[in-house]
Amino acid sequence: MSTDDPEAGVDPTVLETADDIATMEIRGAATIADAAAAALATQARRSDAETPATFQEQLRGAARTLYETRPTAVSLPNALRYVLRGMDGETVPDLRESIITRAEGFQSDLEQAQTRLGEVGANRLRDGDVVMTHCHSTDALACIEEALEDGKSIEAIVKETRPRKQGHITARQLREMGVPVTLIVDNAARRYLNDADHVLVGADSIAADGSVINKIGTSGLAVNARERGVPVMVAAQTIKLHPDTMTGHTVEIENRAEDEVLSPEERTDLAVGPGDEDDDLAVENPAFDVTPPRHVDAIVTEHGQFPPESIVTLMRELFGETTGEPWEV
Ligand SMILES: O=C(COP(=O)(O)O)[C@H](O)[C@H](O)COP(=O)(O)O
Repeated sequence: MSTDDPEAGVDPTVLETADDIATMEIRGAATIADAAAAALATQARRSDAETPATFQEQLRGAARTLYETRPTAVSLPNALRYVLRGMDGETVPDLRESIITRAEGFQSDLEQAQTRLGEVGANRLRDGDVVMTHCHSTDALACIEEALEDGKSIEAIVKETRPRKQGHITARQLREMGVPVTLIVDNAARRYLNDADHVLVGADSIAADGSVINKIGTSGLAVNARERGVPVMVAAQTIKLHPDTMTGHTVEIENRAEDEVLSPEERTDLAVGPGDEDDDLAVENPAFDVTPPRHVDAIVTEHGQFPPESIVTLMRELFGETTGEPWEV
């Protein structure tokens, strides 16, 4: 096997998963982590490697391919690192078995963590509360689902979430749970905060200082909520804690394609005259923003709820001094 080609020996289904993550067929931090772990298990199952060294090289290549899809949700490298750290054995069958067991264990832990987190988050919600959501977060929805199971009645104001309208997914899933939904455009959030008892969002990454990195628009919503006196609750499993931020690294914010904001046809409509070169029309499309800890009331995890400023103690406990790329095990 040539070591020059980083994708040599990477199974086609892993390449497909990577493509689905990059194009957002698979999206949301927890779902991405789950899919990445499943892809590593598939790589292990289907590997044609004849030597342990080749097998390990293929697994690292698969991890690298998955890692390079989207940069902001730390659940992705955390998942890859966790699964690869469990790679153990002197023979290919032993190595294969270790990866499959580790990946399956990770996926089941992820599910349990979300359920536990939901129980914690549900305790913050009272019967009759109205919750305002942004984007689509499975961790946030787990809190509402658990509150409903506790017999509480909850209503939701769901922000559309431009440019990709993930709020529509939230609206559908909440209605499937029996939650009455009011869908609003993002610009109406401040007006409707008057009717909300909580802002409830998820996270793609949480930094050591308690900053929350989530879908673009979260920070503005949190500032408005603070001004209106509406508590902001972030539902985030510990897989969202970003270990590198303990050593001063920052979280990369993904910039996505401009046609998510402005289609080629719309761009043509904006022409100021015939032959307009439109070089002076820039479109920016950052997918995430950073909400400082002072605008967040609680981070809800499977280990309980934390004021954002104290999340670093949990990070130290869980990660120790971990650093490095996910495939460097
Ligand atoms: O910002 C997003 C999704 O962004 P995108 O649609 O760009 O992936 C979600 O709030 C977090 O990923 C948390 O989701 P979950 O709680 O499901 O992990």
